[in-house]
Amino acid sequence: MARDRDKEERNERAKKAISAMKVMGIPVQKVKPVLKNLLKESENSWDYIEADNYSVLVDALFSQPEFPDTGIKKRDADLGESSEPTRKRLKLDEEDDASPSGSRADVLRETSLIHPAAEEDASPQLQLRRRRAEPASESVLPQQSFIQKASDVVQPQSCSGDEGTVVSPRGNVQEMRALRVGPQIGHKKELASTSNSLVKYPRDKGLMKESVDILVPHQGSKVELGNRSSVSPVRPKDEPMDDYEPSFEVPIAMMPPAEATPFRSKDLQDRNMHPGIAAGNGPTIQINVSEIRASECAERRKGNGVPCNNGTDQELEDLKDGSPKTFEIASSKSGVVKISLTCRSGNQNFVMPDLESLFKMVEDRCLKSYRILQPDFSFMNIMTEMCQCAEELSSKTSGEKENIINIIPMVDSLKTSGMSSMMGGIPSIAPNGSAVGVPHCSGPIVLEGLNANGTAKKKNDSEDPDTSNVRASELVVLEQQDPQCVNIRPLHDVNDITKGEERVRISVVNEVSSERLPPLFHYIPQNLVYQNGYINFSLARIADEDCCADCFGDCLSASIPCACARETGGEFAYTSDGLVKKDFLDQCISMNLDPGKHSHVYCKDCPLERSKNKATPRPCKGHLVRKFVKECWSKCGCNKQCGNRVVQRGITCNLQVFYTSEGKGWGLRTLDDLPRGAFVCEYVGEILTNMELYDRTIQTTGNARHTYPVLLDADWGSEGVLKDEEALCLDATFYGNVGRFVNHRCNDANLIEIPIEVETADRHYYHLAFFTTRKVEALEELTWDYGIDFDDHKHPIKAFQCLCGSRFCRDRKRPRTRRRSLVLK
Ligand SMILES: C[S@@+](CC[C@H](N)C(=O)[O-])C[C@H]1O[C@@H](n2cnc3c(N)ncnc32)[C@H](O)[C@@H]1O
Repeated sequence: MARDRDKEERNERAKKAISAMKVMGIPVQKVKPVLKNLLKESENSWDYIEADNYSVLVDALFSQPEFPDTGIKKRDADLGESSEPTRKRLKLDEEDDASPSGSRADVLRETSLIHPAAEEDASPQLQLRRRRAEPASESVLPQQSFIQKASDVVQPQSCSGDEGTVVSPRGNVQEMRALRVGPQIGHKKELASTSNSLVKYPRDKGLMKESVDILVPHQGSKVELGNRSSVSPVRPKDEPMDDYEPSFEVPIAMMPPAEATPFRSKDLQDRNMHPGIAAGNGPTIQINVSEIRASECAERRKGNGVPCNNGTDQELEDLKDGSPKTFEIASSKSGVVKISLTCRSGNQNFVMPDLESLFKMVEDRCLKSYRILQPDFSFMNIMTEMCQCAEELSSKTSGEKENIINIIPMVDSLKTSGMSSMMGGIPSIAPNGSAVGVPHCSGPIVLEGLNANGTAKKKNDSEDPDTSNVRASELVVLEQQDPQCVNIRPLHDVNDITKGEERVRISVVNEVSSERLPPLFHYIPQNLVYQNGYINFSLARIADEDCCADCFGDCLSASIPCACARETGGEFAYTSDGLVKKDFLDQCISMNLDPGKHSHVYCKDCPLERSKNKATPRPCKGHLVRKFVKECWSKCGCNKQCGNRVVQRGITCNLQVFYTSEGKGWGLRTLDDLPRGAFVCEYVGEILTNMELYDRTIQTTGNARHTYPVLLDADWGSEGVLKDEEALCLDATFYGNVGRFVNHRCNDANLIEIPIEVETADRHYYHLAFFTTRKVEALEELTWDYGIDFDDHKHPIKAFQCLCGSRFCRDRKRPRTRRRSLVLK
């Protein structure tokens, strides 16, 4: 019995030693004989072998002929030198501005646009550029100072699981830049990059591999990033050696990646699953191997349909077990998490870009491809979230269970994982319009290699016998919390979908179906510039004749209308009750119903036509000269309660988002009786340029329910040639206000959109405000005529089948009666 126990213990220790070496990239077959030898020499002194994280073993391995001395640091040296960067600081260079990336398609099809009234103005909020357009380091990363506790530093060995990806330095090396992030405890230190911080990678059989190591502290869940650039390394101050205590843990567990089971996002969406959970076969996680070859991704971006998320590259010669690993996380008990990312490129001349550019590019891709729209989105936020998740999970998980997890992410997993909610909570919109990808909390999650009860599966005969023992012991059962579930956040507040952004609460109800909440979007009460749209709100641009600096109190009560009424023919558009005056409203309605009867302007070079066909744009079809309202604003002397400040005061009536019974999805209704001409809400969204809209449109698939972008074409015709950044539209799909719930009704809608200037009289940009076209009773649905031409079958976004119920509905198999026969109730 005792002998059995001894043997068992020996085996266990051997497995651990092998695992530890494997983490360093030393294959098991190289470890075994050396280990055996050492045991023999030391008379089975395991303590001796295990001391100092197997330093004796590492030394012995590196003394082998297969590890010629090419400047390789041995283990001891590693601790002293390779690990040095972890105790030093990288001084961050200034980050570059994000450069707008990606190719622009030449063609923008106008048909996706709703043409509302026109005029421009601008609010200060509009100048808030998205986080991505700003230097990434500014707000997120306190790169100049690095806080680190030496004892929490993970040793610098890169944890490549690839047997061929030996992290220990060998000849013919490629430099690896290391990001060092220290935990927020202990000493404040700077982190510097020196040549010592560069861990060497081998060039291997024509395939270059480079790794980026990121030490992510989750003490305080704060990520601090070391040098994101390999340029201008700053020599670090040396830390006292006694301050350094290697804390890299011997892996207790390691999850081998599953066979590649490529899921495509569509499959996942169809199944309403997140990647990694296999469909139909019980709760088995298929950790998808995601070998992404740069060339494949490039192809994919070119649009040839090659998904870059399933590129399991079985041809990689160095992948002995057919389970390439690209992304690994190792943690120490002291709370340091180390992430190692291995890239493979078929490009012989591959050179690792500087991390700053890399992160920027990843951010840009995420923002574009996954529609991450959180203004402060940054790649480092993902890392921070990772830290927080690790911390949360760690407190719930037995510390003994897992020290190393190999994670093989799929690119698309960002879309549907809890991570996506962190990154902006962008839902995937299924063809039926419902939000998918909301993380599920499933039952017990069993990793591949385990049976449902958590015992190890019988191994496949074909598996590498050398690693079989290790593998069986490495498998780990995750506890019931799916990491994805940790990130679940409520999509909307049913009591107030505005989340307090408006003066009134706007509740959400569904008395019709089981769909409890509308698909996720970000509630914003004011338009925000997406990226390139040019909005200039400077006070200097408001001319004296465009404001009423001398006014006081309520402009409407003055005997002579002030300068702000000039735009509306010397009379204010609003009554003292805050309603749009009858004549003005009638004219606006008439323009919508019968645009042909009203004036148009014609561009010399129409942005719409240009975007449809850049090479040979067709002549401008003309733009309606819209009527618009100019409200008083900051440069005016009146007060906020001035009668000429209606829209800027925001929503005041009681509204409700509700589920329509006619099949139109969610809609907006009033809970109050509303008089004719009452302001209801603005149509708020992201301000996009035409080209940006096109980029989005081509990503829109199928006939998904979406909000229609609204074209702001106020002054195009009078401007001659307009730059793309001046031809703007609003898209409320991802960021918007309640206006995005207003459904369409042909011709006799009870709302009309009126362009409102607030911040500026420059008409490329303006607010689009909904006013009632007639008296509306409480609980009536609020509708708006999108102006869709249902006969336009070439529209890139297939028009929905109109269920407006109007007797003037244009979506009928009959001759067009577009906007001709309106009879307002
Ligand atoms: C701006 S959104 C309105 C809110 C949307 N109903 C929702 O559930 O989020 C526009 C989408 O609503 C639906 N919709 C709006 N008006 C409709 C109508 N008259 N008939 C059918 N569907 C309509 C269409 O799917 C359209 O793409």
